[in-house]
Amino acid sequence: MDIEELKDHISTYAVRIIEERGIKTLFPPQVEAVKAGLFTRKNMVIAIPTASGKTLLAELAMVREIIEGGKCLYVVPLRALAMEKYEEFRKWEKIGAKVGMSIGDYESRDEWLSENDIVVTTSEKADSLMRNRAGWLKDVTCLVVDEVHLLDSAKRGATLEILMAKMRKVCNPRIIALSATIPNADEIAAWLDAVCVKSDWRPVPLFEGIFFNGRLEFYADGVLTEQRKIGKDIMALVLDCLEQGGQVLVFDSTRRNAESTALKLAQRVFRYIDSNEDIAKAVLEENEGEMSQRLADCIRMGTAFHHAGLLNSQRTAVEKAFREGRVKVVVATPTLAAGVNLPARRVIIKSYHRFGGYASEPIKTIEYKQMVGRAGRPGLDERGEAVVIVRSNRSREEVLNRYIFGEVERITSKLGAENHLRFHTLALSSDFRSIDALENFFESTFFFHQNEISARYELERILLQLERWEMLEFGENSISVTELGDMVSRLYIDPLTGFMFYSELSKRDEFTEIAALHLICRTPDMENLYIKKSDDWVEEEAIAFMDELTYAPSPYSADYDWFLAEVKTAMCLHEWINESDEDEICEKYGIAPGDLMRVVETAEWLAYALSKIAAFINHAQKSFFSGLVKRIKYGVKEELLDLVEIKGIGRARARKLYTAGIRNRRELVENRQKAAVVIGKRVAEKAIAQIENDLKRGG
Ligand SMILES: Nc1ncnc2c1ncn2[C@@H]1O[C@H](COP(=O)(O)OP(=O)(O)OP(=O)(O)O)[C@@H](O)[C@H]1O
Repeated sequence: MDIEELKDHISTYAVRIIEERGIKTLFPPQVEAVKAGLFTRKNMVIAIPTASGKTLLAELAMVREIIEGGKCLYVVPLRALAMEKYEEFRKWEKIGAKVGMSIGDYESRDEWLSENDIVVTTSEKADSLMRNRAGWLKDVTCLVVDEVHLLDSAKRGATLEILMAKMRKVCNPRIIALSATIPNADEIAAWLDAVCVKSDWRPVPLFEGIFFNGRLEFYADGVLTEQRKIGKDIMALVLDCLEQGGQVLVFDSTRRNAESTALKLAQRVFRYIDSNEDIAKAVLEENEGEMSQRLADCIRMGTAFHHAGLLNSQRTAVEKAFREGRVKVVVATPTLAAGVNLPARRVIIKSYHRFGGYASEPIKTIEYKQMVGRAGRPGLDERGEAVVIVRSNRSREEVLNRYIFGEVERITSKLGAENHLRFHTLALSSDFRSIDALENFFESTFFFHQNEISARYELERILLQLERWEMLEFGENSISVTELGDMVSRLYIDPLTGFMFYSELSKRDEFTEIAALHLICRTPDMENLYIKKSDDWVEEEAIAFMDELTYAPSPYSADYDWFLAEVKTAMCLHEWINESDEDEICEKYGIAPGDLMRVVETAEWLAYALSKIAAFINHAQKSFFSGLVKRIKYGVKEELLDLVEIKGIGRARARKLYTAGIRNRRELVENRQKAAVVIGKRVAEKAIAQIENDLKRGG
């Protein structure tokens, strides 16, 4: 089907914009979707493979919606993806569509988005917008859910599910749900009263293979198509592809392995690149610690590793260099496979096992499919190749049966877990003010659709717990949310976190820094650092402040290791807010810069919630808690707060200024020359201009 044929649905202008991208005809699954009712008001579930053109289908449906005067909400799982899609959709501004994005903090309503025709957001942010009663959400007429198979995700699936169910109650939009190929797409479609479009078609044919004992074998459509000997190890597999002008994406099981594989491959890959010195310099800009040095070394020789320990700027630099062909091989950990769109001619799965909490276990088939789905760049490669490396005949059989010929797992609802239920029940109680109405709502969820059980028993238990925590009150047949409950819900924290903050603050007037940080680390919303075998020092150092903490179990209790992980994280944050050097913190705690940033971001959000609850109960130290939020954000002692909030003055420069006797904004303006000597002329001038500007605006 020619794109031209779509002009009656989306206008000639819109057709031109698509053609400008070099798209002339629709891919077969896209034709199917159009025929199945893409331009009608039908709800649709579209389950087709990676890179087969789902985004274009969503865009076509959204453009049609806008022409009809509607408003679209496009929901993605990750912030990074939201930014990617936002940039992609801005091309529609050429036909007058207003495109916006909402990914900021969880308490704001982003009312300025009411004018926008397309708003890109994450499921968590959309859910929090609902809780904060953002008025413009009622105007949404089309909801696009990208990666709807993530309903199955233990961490985020429940929020996505509640969002979809709630949107249907609030504004009943048309729903377009985009999914990877899954066996029960029909079940999701039945839940949504939607038509289902399914296809296995791929724009670039996929050859799935196994590498065992130096022999490479490929299968396509279930048939063995090729076998050859190519050498002993992963190096041979990589060079085999580079020789033919391709690029390689390797998945390794752990960060450490990913790094060492990238370093090892670099020894031969360097022959295939020109100088990458500028990229190496860019990844060292924000951080020069050991991990960053290793990354820069790899990049100079044409490889890179990609895992959650990298800073965001480093990850972006690696992705860009790979897309531009300047880095030939990227070695990534499997957790990132879902989020990053980095196609390569050959995908190599070095190990299909991953540590699953207790032991090493095989990855799920859907994860395998997501990884191999990255093989083959549309328009650049004639075929995509995915190879799993195995070390025994048994593993070879397992890969064949489980992955190459195996079927992806069914998607199941994750709403039944207690923490998800209490988190969402509190928020829902203010919308549906009786148990009957709440129960009725839960009956419209995918959880209920799949399980067909009465939600009542679970629901009543959760409601009573929330009543005990003083977040809900019951009347004859009604539920009302208390002021505390409402605040906790809007702060977007687990009610258990809210209860812990509220009860500990009510019990005592004095918190030291470490006690407050440990309280934050005790909550279920915090992701603590791991305790390793070599971490005996944590316990030894903690003895000095154990008495200050709000809780300390006996060393013989089952919770003790968990407690030590909380203490370790609190100590790490304590060093951060007392200005220890970032690289030294990373080394001491055995973490990468990206981990430190994640701990800091989560702690800042929780400290903010803590400060709000402290203000709510008029706690004696309420200003200490609000200062703590900023100290965590910037990683400084109290005395630097005035300086560090100036753009371009990080923690290191602020400390230099302070040591030189410049202790605040006023003193900075009064000591221009001295400041220029201490932090450099350009930075000082910029900072002073900013302060003067702020003063002018303020006055
Ligand atoms: N009909 C078409 N003709 C040519 N190229 C197309 C067509 N439809 C989409 N593409 C291009 O194919 C590439 C992959 O498409 P897209 O990103 O929409 O896939 P997707 O199914 O959304 O992938 P993912 O599963 O990663 O989200 C994009 O570069 C897109 O511009």
